[in-house]
Amino acid sequence: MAAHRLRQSVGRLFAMGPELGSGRRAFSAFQAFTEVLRLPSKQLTKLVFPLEELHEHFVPGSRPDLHLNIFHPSLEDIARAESFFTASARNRIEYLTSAVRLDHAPDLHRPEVCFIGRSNVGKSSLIKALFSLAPEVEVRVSKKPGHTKKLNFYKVGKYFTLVDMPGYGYRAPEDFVDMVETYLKERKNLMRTFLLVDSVVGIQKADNIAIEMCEEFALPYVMVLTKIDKPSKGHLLKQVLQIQKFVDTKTQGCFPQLFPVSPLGSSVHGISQARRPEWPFPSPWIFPNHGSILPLLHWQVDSQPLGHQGSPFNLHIRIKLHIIKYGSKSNWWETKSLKSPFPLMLDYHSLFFITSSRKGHKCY
Ligand SMILES: Nc1nc2c(ncn2[C@@H]2O[C@H](COP(=O)(O)OP(=O)(O)OP(=O)(O)O)[C@@H](O)[C@H]2O)c(=O)[nH]1
Ligand SMILES: [Mg+2]
Repeated sequence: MAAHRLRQSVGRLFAMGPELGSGRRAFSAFQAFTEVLRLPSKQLTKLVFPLEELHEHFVPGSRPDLHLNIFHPSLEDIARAESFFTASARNRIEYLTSAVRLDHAPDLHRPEVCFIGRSNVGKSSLIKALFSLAPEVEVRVSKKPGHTKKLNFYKVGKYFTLVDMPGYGYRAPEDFVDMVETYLKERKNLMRTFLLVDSVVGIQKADNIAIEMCEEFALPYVMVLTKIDKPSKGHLLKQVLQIQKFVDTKTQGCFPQLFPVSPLGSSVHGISQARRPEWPFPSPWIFPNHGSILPLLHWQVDSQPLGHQGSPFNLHIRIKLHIIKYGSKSNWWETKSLKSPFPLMLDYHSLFFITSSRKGHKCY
């Protein structure tokens, strides 16, 4: 079903060329998409809509409470997002600096997103995969837990800064609390936190502490399930359901959709290696759910309204602004985007909010 929709829109995508960016940069994104679109339907759906694949295991209509797939970017959205992660002379993607304390962190004005999670959960691997179209950027990963010791800052064009963090739990650095907790609490330009959870073991004690921290600091965060190539489909489904329930019932600030990823998924290695044999990681969108996480990174820092075709997530942002306006939550979105035309749309979106958001009633 999803694969069919995807193919239908591909013609339009090819026709879009110049709108997605200039010259070779956009073209390389097209080439990459073409490769995915040539896959057999089943594999295509698995890569682009992994949650949809899990959905097939439910009796139709049996779980109306599940918010498995509210964020559903189009191919065009994915291509546009990919272009932000494609390095070129005009779009520099580079390592900036590292810091062991917040007051050593660079004073940057671009919006920032960070990746947190237990040591060894796959934070650096995910970032490395996101940067696979900028292979000159070095992101170190290791089998050994506790490898990343500092806050590592990477510039993604003029759009945002991405921050890799040391892991918590086993072999966490001694100054972890000083470093990470203070960063999460006080970093002014932090716009979104990606909290990575291992899909094999699910939410662990240490994760609970991190979740509590995100909730306490009123951070808008997103839960990402890593290593989904490892568990069996049955086990993965069980974890997704458990974690989804947790997000639905126990969190306020977590985006209601999970993002399962596997930067090392073996099923996709063939494609990426054929395209770029020297590069061991699949391109950012050639791992499962690439279609979600990339636009998510893009939209979360976008201060322009996307018009009536804005994604549900974009609406979510407007909703958060709405929350500020009514003063019922802390200053989550105290950013430039407050000055954007969003407030003009509040009426329409508050309607949307009431009718479609599970958290709507709580905020009014
Ligand atoms: N099978 C599988 N292994 C993965 C995946 N992602 C990461 N790994 C492996 O997990 C190990 C840890 O990966 P890292 O990315 O270094 O983990 P990290 O969260 O950055 O760890 P710290 O820096 O220690 O906090 C490495 O051996 C990776 O190859 C995945 O999707 N599937
Ligand atoms: Mg790391």
